[in-house]
Amino acid sequence: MAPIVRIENLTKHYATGFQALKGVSLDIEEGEILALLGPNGAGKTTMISIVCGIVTPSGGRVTVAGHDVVKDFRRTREIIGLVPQELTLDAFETVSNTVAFSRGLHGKKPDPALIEQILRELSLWDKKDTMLRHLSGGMRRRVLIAKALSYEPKVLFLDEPTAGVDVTLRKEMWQLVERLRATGVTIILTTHYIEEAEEIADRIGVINKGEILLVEDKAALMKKLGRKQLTVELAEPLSAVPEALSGFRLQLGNGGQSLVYDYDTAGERTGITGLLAAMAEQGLRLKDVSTEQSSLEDIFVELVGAEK
Ligand SMILES: Nc1ncnc2c1ncn2[C@@H]1O[C@H](COP(=O)(O)OP(=O)(O)OP(=O)(O)O)[C@@H](O)[C@H]1O
Repeated sequence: MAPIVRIENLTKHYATGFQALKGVSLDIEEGEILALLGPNGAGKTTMISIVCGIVTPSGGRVTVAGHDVVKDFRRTREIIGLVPQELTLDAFETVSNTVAFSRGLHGKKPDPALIEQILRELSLWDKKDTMLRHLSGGMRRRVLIAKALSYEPKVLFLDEPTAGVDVTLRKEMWQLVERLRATGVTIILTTHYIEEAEEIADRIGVINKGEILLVEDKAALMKKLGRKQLTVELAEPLSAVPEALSGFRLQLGNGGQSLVYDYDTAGERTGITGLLAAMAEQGLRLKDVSTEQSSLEDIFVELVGAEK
């Protein structure tokens, strides 16, 4: 199946001369949840804004369901929904009017039943007649989402949907994303929260300094780049790693009380059996053994750090 969003060799030079995107290519499959991770200024918002037709690209091409986002802007904006980081909402408008208006703006017929369903789902129904200026930050965030959902987009972009929201709202957002996915909506979200990507994404893209460093299935990424660490606590401390164990990648830990062994999870053989046998041969007595797996955070820091 052709990807629902195809980004080809996208570049963006801002008027300041700054190059925010340096030839980004990315295919997004229908129905998937893709998380774009990247530090501040990586180019995430620029990329999303181009796909959504808000910023014009300097080079390259983006198609949504086969339509060019520049030439076929009218068609593509019917398909795409965007929840921006922030938007100046009309302070004197009510919640339900704002959301219903948004549907109209995207050329859809009024559908009060749908608007009610969306407001209820986002716990905004009892605030439907409240003016936006009386809403808390979290509630305004919900309104931004309701506005995007009002026109039933097939592809939804969420730009840092949970930045600065409390834990309860964050969990609610994640559940909402799951429910939307179940209805077939394709979701692309940018986030600084690695936990968020780990929790809800099918695929993860890492973007830094205007370039995509990788895009990978989440599970495969963890497997490919993940490292594991085995820590062996010793009954008696050592002052150095014994010569006979120099063939293993070992470090002394905890003031000589433990030996720390790094191994790749992708490797066919971990070498643990051999290590433990060699330790027994050396007469080293073990007190305890534990393993730790690197998280997506470790992988991310390593990738982005390596670029610096
Ligand atoms: N209109 C503009 N004119 C000039 N430079 C800009 C403009 N918009 C963004 N930039 C620059 O482009 C770079 C990428 O910005 P962008 O907002 O796309 O990053 P981001 O990955 O979304 O970051 P953040 O996580 O902080 O939102 C930044 O260095 C930013 O300063």
